[in-house]
Amino acid sequence: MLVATGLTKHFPVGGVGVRKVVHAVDGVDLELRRGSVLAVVGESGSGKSTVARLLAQLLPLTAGQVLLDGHDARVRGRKAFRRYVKRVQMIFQDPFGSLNPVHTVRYILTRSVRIHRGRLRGAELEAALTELLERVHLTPAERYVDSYPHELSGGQRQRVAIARALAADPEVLLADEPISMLDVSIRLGILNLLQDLRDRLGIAILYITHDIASARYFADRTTVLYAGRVMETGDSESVTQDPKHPYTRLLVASAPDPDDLGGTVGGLTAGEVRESGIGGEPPSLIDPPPGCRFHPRCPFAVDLCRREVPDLFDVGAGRTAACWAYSDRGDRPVIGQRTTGVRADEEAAP
Ligand SMILES: Nc1ncnc2c1ncn2[C@@H]1O[C@H](COP(=O)(O)OP(=O)(O)OP(=O)(O)O)[C@@H](O)[C@H]1O
Repeated sequence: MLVATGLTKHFPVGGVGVRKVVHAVDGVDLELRRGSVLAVVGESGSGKSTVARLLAQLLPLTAGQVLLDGHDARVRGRKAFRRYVKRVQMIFQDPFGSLNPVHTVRYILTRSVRIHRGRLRGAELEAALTELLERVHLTPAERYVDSYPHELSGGQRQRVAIARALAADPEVLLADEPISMLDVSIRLGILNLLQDLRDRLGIAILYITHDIASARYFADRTTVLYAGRVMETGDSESVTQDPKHPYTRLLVASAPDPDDLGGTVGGLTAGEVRESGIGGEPPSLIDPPPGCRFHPRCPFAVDLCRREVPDLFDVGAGRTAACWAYSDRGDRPVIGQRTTGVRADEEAAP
């Protein structure tokens, strides 16, 4: 449905005479399929929101291409943007910020209905509003339609934001951390609702999250992003149960409840991964590390990783990993064979 190739965004930064760029997203390929959820997972600053904003055409690309149904999706001008937005809708993290507090649910939904479906009035408009609220399980609709955002809970507000997006009858939903600001107890309800929209309406959904455990639960496929580059892709179950890339192992190991994800991560328990010195911080994106961007944090990195950018290697079952360990190079690293982060007590051991 929506395919991105070589998605790249560099933000110019710095003052007068200082030419620097933040390499926020570099050569990312993604594919959103009809009736399917793709999770893009990564730590803060990995470029997830930038990917969503590029796909929503809220930002111009530095390089790369976005295809919607096989056609170049780049829009020029307001009309083309509006046509694109009708098909590709975005849901934001913060339902408090994305709904104007001075307007009622009726006003918010009516505006979206009129923009995307024409000037419905009277009973026809009322029926459309009721149907939208029912679709997001805000029932009976008359209890919610005249409320202001502040009269609703966070979960209810996010449902209104989803209803507003659905008023466009979109084919693609770009959901940027749609549950991270919500109470833990209501998160599942929102994910179930999105899953229901995927199944009933066949919508393609991009699910941006820093929580790899929720990607496993919710997404059909998962792409792991680190420092603006794809590290690993595959079906969510395998990526989370049997991560191939050392970075994905770190993410899984630091998930709130790694035991839910299978107990061990590539043969290491969560505690062992944490102790192995794999922690640390993401790199500067103004001056990103050469070679694999993860190499400064990777306990298995060798010279090759510091020098050359790895391709996304095929690791079987429709999965890929951007790690030299999966290449046939003679100087490749070996996962499990630590080259850094060896603890002093181990060195002292006989
Ligand atoms: N307008 C901008 N100008 C300069 N740098 C930017 C801009 N927008 C984002 N960045 C930088 O690009 C990088 C990626 O940011 P992005 O918001 O996409 O990451 P993220 O993974 O969504 O993080 P978070 O989960 O914290 O939102 C960060 O280093 C960020 O500081």
